Amino acid sequence: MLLTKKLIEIRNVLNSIDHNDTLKLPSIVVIGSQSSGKSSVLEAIVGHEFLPKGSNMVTRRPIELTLIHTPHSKEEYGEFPTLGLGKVHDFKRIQQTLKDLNMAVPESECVSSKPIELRIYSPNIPDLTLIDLPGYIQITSKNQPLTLKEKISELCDKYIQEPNIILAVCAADVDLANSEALRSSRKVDPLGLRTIGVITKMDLVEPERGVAILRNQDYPLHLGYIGVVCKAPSGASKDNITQVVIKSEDAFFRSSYQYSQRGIAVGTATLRRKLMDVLEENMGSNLGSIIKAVQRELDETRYQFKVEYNDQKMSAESYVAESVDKLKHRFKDFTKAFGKPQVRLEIRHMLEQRMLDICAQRYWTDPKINELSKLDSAADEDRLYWDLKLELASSALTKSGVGRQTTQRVVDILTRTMEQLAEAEPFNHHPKAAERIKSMTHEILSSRSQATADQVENTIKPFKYEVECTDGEWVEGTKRAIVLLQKELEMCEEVLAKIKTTVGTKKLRKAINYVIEYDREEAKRAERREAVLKLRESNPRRHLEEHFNLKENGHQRSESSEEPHSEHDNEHERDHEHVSEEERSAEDEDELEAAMRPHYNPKLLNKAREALSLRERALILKYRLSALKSKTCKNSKNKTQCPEAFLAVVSEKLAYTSVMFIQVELLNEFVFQLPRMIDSRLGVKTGQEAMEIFARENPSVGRHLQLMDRRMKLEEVWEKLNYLVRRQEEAKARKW
Ligand SMILES: Nc1nc2c(ncn2[C@@H]2O[C@H](COP(=O)(O)OP(=O)(O)OP(=O)(O)O)[C@@H](O)[C@H]2O)c(=O)[nH]1
Repeated sequence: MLLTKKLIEIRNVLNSIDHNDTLKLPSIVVIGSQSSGKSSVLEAIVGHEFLPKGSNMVTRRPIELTLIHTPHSKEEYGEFPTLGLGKVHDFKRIQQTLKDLNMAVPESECVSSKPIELRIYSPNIPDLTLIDLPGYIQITSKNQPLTLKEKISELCDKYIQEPNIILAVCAADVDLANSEALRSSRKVDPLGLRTIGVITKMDLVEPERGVAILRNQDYPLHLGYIGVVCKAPSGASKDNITQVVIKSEDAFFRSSYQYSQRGIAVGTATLRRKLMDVLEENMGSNLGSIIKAVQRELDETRYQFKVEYNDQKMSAESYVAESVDKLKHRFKDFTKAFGKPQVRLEIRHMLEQRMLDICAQRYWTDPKINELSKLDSAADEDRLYWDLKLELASSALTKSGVGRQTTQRVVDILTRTMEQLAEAEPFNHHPKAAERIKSMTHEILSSRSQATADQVENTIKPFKYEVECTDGEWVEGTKRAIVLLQKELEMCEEVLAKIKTTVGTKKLRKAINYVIEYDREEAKRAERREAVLKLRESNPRRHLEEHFNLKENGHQRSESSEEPHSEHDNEHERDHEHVSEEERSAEDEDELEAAMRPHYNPKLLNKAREALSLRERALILKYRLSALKSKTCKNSKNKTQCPEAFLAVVSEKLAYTSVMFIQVELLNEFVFQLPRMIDSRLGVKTGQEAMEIFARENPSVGRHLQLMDRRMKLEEVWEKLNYLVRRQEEAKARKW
């Protein structure tokens, strides 16, 4: 039985790769009507109850059953190769799993051609490959679709083709003329060269009738009929059904002399033997055609591998190692390019931007900014104003949060860079691994950033109270301030020039003039309104009267006017006239102005205002630049007059101190920890299965591996087949 064993191994290898139908090895296909006893026969062969039972069409998918004889082991278990459940020792669990898989086929479809693969390993079973199919139905019940009968027939027809062996199961108590199984098998195998008739329920017919069926006079089959009684006696042990069935069958067939006649085959043991012999013989005679088919597939695969991959070998392990190496290399390149000087540059840039914002808010928008250059001759009160301003500006720069912000800046850069590396080739094919890279980055950074920020905050604390500055530091600070202001000025002028070109110089000039004129007029109007308000405040009674009179109608007023006026009233009357006149003329002018205002596009006016403020900012910057270049700013004693230079010195001190701690506490730790984490969580240490999954996520690598795997397996199959052929030839030669 070596041939069957080896061919079963080969079949399992072939099943794990894509192959065309010519590569199919022969199996025994079990067909029969519903309740004819198919499951009972299979279970008697296997020795365990494991097939789904029930009245509601519980076999809906083909079950490809491979029995593997394991003579040197006591273990009995099943395996579902595609489910990854591992070894299942409990046959009740196998039964439940089969039932679940079958019942998962929706009622509307009723049957599915997708097979369920099950392998059973046991020392008590022969090496066999069997396929259990849904039973033929005679009449469709109320809940079953009309097409069900055809669907089952089609499915069985597909499986009973060559080179498979057909096991046509018929119950002895049902007339063979009505056997759907025999009818179907005759269509594809009229002489019964590869059909074995199994007559179940022999205990339900008289021995004479039983023997008549088995003699196969009416429906002859070359491979003959075997009679069985596969129902274990009630109350018998279910541990090894085979032994129980064989024992009770023996007793049954012995009890009637008819069954011991020549040419009558009965019993499960005989059936098992027959199946093994027929399968072995069938496999042997198919060996030549199988080798040819394997050779064809192998040639094709080798050709494809040569053309597509130039015979280049690849493994999941090498791909993982290569990918991880690439990542680590890129990370190393980044860390080389992002050392202390680059970190300082980043932090300095960030603090200088903050310093420019402070200058803009506190100095360049101060209407008294021109006083700064005349501070030598200023009154003490004015000097105090600017001294205090500098103190406040410096503490705005050093205020709490520098530690957090500078650390965060570096954390952001590291996070962004790692995100880019995680999304670049080859990790763009591995979204889960990319996520893992990001989460590793986050894990290290979040464990370090708080402590780093606190450290930085602590070390810059002294600068919050006092900033001492050497002559050298002052000179450097002034230089940097000049460069920064120069850049700021260039940016202002650039934006201004852009506005000019997009709007047009003439149009912009007109709009600017209009805005200036409008603002001037607006100021005047505001002045007038203020004057009116003041008058109202100085004469509130009159205002209330006025308000009241306006509410009343004119008629009332004309009535009261007939009454004699007092001197006081006259005085009021004069005041009132004066106020109303003022108010009226203010309102009239407002209305007139609104009517005469040219209709400028609001967007254009916004541009004009923007241009105007840029022009003003440029003027101030030029003024500040000349101040910074002047003699006054050559000396740190005059820091009040040169706030930009002083703040540049402060930001440099902050940058230097921050970087020192960020480097030690955060960057060095990150550079040390990350590559180790990458190795342990992404690298070859993750295990073979994880590496295979990872590698196959990349479509081109997946294809490469698949083709290689296919070639390797076909070569293995080809070698095994050739070995078997040699063995067969040797055996033949010995016989001769
Ligand atoms: N008396 C007797 N009953 C049997 C024999 N073999 C099977 N049965 C009974 O026949 C009934 C149907 O048997 P199964 O083995 O489930 O038949 P099946 O062909 O698998 O049925 P479906 O899965 O519905 O297609 C069960 O109640 C069995 O106990 C036998 O040799 N003698």
